[in-house]
Amino acid sequence: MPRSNTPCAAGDRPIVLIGPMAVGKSAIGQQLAQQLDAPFVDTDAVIVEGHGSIADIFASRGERAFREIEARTVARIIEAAAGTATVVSLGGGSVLDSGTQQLLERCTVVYLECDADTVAARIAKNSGRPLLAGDGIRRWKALFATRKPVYERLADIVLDVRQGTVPQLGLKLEAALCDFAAGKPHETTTREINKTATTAANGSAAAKQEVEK
Ligand SMILES: Nc1ncnc2c1ncn2[C@@H]1O[C@H](COP(=O)(O)OP(=O)(O)O)[C@@H](O)[C@H]1O
Ligand SMILES: O=C(O)C1=C[C@@H](OP(=O)(O)O)[C@@H](O)[C@H](O)C1
Ligand SMILES: [Mg+2]
Repeated sequence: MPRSNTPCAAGDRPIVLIGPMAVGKSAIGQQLAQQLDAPFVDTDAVIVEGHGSIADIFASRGERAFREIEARTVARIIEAAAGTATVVSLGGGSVLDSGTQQLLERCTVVYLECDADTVAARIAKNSGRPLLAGDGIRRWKALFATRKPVYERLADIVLDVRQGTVPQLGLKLEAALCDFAAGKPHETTTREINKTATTAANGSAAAKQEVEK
C-alpha cells in the first residue's frame, strides 16, 4: 500500500468521485483527501450550505430546480479546482448534465462500483435522499440501471467498493491513482478505462481505452 502523500498520487487535475447513491463517494472522497493532504469538496454539502437541505429543495422547488443549482455548483467547484489535485465528491445524479460531463474531461474520474446488496442497509436508514423515498432499494436499482452506462463512460478508474472499510478503500484508491498516473492497470480495480496519455496531457476530449481484467 502507498504511503500518504506519495508524489504519484498528487497531480494537476481534480480527482472526482462518481457513482450511485450511498456507495461511499462522500466518505471515501474525504478519506482520500486526508491521505493525500489535499483539499476536499463535497458538492452536495456546498449546495446545502447555500440553499438548505436537499430534501427541502426537492420538496419546495422540485428536482429540476435542484439539478440547475447542482450543475452551477459543480461547475464552480471544478473550475476552481482546475490545476490542483482537489478531491471532489459529486452527487449521484450530477453526471447526467452535459455541461458537467464536459468539465469531467479535465479531471481524473473515479467511478465507485457497487451493488444493491451492499448499499441496502445504508439506504434503509432514512438517508435524506428524496429520490429514495418509499421503496428505496427498488428506486436505487432503477436509477442505477439507467445511469450505469454514463458512469462507465465517464470513468478513468473503476474502483470496486463492495468489500472493505472506508480507510481500506481510500488506500486502494490511492494505489489505483498511482497506477493510473503511471499508465498501468491496477489489480484492485475490476476494470480500468484509461484516457490516452496524449489526450490527458493536452486536455482534449478523452479517447478511452478499456482494459478488461
Ligand atoms: N465501505 C464502506 N463501509 C461501510 N460504510 C460505508 C462504506 N462506504 C460508505 N459507507 C457509509 O455509507 C453511508 C453512505 O456513504 P456516502 O459516502 O454518503 O455515500 P455517497 O456519497 O456515495 O452517497 C455513510 O454513512 C458512509 O459512512
Ligand atoms: O443520485 C441522485 O440523484 C442524488 C444523489 C444524492 O447524493 P449522493 O449520491 O451523495 O447520495 C443527492 O445529490 C441527491 O439526493 C440526488
Ligand atoms: Mg455523497
